[in-house]
Amino acid sequence: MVVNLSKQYSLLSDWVSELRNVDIQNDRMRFRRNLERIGEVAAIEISKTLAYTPTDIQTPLGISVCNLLSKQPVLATILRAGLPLHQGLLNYFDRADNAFISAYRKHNKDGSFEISLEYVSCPELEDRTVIISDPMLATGASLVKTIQYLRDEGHPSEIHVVCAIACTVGIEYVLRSEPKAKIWCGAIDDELTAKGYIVPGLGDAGDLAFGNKVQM
Ligand SMILES: O=P(O)(O)OC[C@H]1O[C@H](OP(=O)(O)OP(=O)(O)O)[C@H](O)[C@@H]1O
Ligand SMILES: O=c1cc[nH]c(=O)[nH]1
Ligand SMILES: [Mg+2]
Repeated sequence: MVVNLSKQYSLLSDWVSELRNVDIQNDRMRFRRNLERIGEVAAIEISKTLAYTPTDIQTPLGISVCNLLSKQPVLATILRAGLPLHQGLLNYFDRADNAFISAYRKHNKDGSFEISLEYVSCPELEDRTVIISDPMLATGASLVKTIQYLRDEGHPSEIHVVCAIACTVGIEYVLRSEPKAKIWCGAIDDELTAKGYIVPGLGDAGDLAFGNKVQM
């Protein structure tokens, strides 16, 4: 399942346009906050698909039956660009457990790259909803490697993926590997450069959020 959140005509498409816009995207605080806001909207949308338990809540004047989230999800994010999106999800799923994965593009001298997965910090995943955030779903290689790792660690009951911009080929790759994943994205673009950048995309999300890094 793929949900393009910009299709719902909300303020979210303004925020995606600011992420893309070369005249606005270099304001790092605004760039991070826009990713965070997309995470917040995705949290509400995903929360509509989860299970709730009617629970008696004592108020000063009586009992109110409130629907409470039956089980806390696990919020997993891919370092480093995933952090602001993750924070947005965590603002709403504020009792969730969290996982951090360092899946990054390790570049070779010839310009090719492979995904290097080095650091993982992860809670118990058995039978839990896992929500993975990464702003850019380009080739899908980082996400597929991450999902395979999380699947080997435990048996999540369902997997949601949240991204700001997803490329069609990347979506297809993720869904081939994980057909039941639910992908929530701010926008979908059709092109990928030879170096694996999304077109029109927005550039390098990690650099725009946190500054340039030296190639490893
Ligand atoms: O779908 P893929 O082709 O795998 O590409 C997407 C990945 O690339 C970016 O990370 P990057 O390697 O730039 O690391 P960063 O977050 O440190 O910038 C992005 O945040 C994704 O994790
Ligand atoms: O377009 C892309 C692709 C991968 N990572 C990014 O930050 N941008
Ligand atoms: Mg990057």
